Amino acid sequence: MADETSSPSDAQSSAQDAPPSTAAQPLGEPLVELRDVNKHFGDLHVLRDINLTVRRGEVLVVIGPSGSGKSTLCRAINRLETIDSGEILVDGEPLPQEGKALARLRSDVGMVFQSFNLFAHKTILDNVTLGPVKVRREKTKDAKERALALLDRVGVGNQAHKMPAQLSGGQQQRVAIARALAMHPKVMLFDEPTSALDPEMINEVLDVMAALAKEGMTMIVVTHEMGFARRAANRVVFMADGQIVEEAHPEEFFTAPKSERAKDFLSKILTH
Ligand SMILES: Nc1ncnc2c1ncn2[C@@H]1O[C@H](COP(=O)(O)OP(=O)(O)OP(=O)(O)O)[C@@H](O)[C@H]1O
Repeated sequence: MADETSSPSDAQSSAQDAPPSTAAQPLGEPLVELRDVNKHFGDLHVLRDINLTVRRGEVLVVIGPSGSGKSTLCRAINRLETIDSGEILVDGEPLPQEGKALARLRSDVGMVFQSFNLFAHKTILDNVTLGPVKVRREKTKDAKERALALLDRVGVGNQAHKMPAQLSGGQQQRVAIARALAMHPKVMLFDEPTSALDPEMINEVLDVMAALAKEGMTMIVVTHEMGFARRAANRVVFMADGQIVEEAHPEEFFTAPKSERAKDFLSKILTH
């Protein structure tokens, strides 16, 4: 399906080559809200007074130099990291601390990591059905049907009975996306989902993500793929040293960045 709905892309192309953003409009009410969020790792202040609201249907791309706190921001929204102060709300509710409420949050906030994180000893189909059956208490038959439909949707329906190691990195990452979608998430977090992939597999994953964006999925995407940001994002957030330095529509950000930090960052990555 991704192949039918998304425009062709070239992940290696610079942002200037990409068509303008096609993300769904208009945006809904706030779905993820961060208020004055701070986080330290020892003496390192990794998130500094972060204030950010992501609306339903919005595709937010987070970019910035290595170590600027992008992953930590993403992980804090899924409560894979705790925060020291401030508040994070998902759909109006503060993040739960533990137990069933935390499991429910993790279904509401789907996460796709750089390293796929599939269960190595389970088939592709089991990888996608396990969460819905164990956490959401869906009937196995229903969960399997939906899993097969999702695997089809990300272009790996014919791989359902294989083991993860039999699939390419790009295929495994698409399975990871299907697995997160199987939990009926309200928002999807992507933490550098293509960074571990061979170059020829990057586009197949970005195309699935762009198709999701077009369908109106709320997404927060940490990525170095500027072409994706340009074509799929409603908004780009640029982070440096744990702070949001600049945020803008991708068109504006890539053509006329305001801060020196962003100009410097873009000049380095867009010339590669
Ligand atoms: N668990 C941890 N313990 C200690 N320091 C950490 C931990 N996780 C991250 N850091 C440090 O926090 C800072 C921010 O890391 P983070 O991974 O959020 O940055 P990033 O912007 O995602 O970087 P990259 O683009 O390289 O992935 C870095 O200096 C990192 O070394």
